[in-house]
Amino acid sequence: MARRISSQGKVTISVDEYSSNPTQAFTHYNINQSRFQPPHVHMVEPLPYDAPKSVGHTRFVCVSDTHSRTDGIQMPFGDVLLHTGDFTELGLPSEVKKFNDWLGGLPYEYKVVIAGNHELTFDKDFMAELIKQDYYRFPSVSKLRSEDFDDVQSLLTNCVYLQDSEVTIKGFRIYGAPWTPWFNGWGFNLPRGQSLLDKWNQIPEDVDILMTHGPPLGFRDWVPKELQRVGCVELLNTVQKRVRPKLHAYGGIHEGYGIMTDGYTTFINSSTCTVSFQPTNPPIIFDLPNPGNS
Ligand SMILES: Nc1nc2c(ncn2[C@@H]2O[C@H](COP(=O)(O)O)[C@@H](O)[C@H]2O)c(=O)[nH]1
Ligand SMILES: [Mn+2]
Ligand SMILES: [Mn+2]
Repeated sequence: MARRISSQGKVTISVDEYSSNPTQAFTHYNINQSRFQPPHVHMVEPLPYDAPKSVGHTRFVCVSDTHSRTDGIQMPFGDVLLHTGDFTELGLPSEVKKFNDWLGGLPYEYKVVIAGNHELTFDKDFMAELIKQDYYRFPSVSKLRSEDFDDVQSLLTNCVYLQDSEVTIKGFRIYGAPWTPWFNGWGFNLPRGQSLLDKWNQIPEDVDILMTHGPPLGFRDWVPKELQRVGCVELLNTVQKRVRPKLHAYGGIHEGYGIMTDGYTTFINSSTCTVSFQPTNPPIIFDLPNPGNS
């Protein structure tokens, strides 16, 4: 049982019995609960860019995984930009500056950004380990002096940067976290199970919008070349059973670009880059009614 309700009515998520094998988890929950198919789950067509925005709504523009390839991206009208990580290849300060300049030229009232596994310099523990190693997997990153990247976040002057933290914008509580299940030893990688659940447990109950780098299990997390589901089971249980945001925005699995809903939360994988790192998937827009309809 992945969910428990305490005497104070608080929901506690525990590690799922299928946590370490998301493909098996998907099959099990689909066969036994139809959890990932209609009527519980539906695909959603993206809103056309020329759709009028209703009065009392905020338009969010979701992008992800731009990987230092922002030059040709056509950005639509909107109020708040959400970028869910992998804005660089390696987190080099030069790349972060270029990304920040791009953000500076965009017309949105607010821009909110989280890191992904490619933002190596943003992960202090990763960098501490990398520096200790006597072989260099990422030569251009290993060459950096610590004073070049210690304060790399401060290069992001044109956005709000979230890392296990939240911001309230236009009345929406937005929480962001960069962690993804361990895969090839990149930044912000953690083992599936309790380590990731500890991070998800930091997400407050009342957030309206959750930004993570990677997907939850079953929602745009399919990797065709490996015939595998790779989304995080604990993230799914946290989103559906405890936090229940109106919007869960992420990227991470480039092949999973698209939108789904479980009837309450809309799940948007807005990976701009395709699996071959071509920045051709368009930004996805999404309108939400303003909290309290303010
Ligand atoms: N089997 C898995 N494949 C993964 C995972 N995370 C990412 N990927 C694959 O790599 C690309 C690019 O990801 P990036 O982080 O390097 O930009 C992604 O689209 C997948 O094909 C994973 O956890 N398992
Ligand atoms: Mn990516
Ligand atoms: Mn990634």
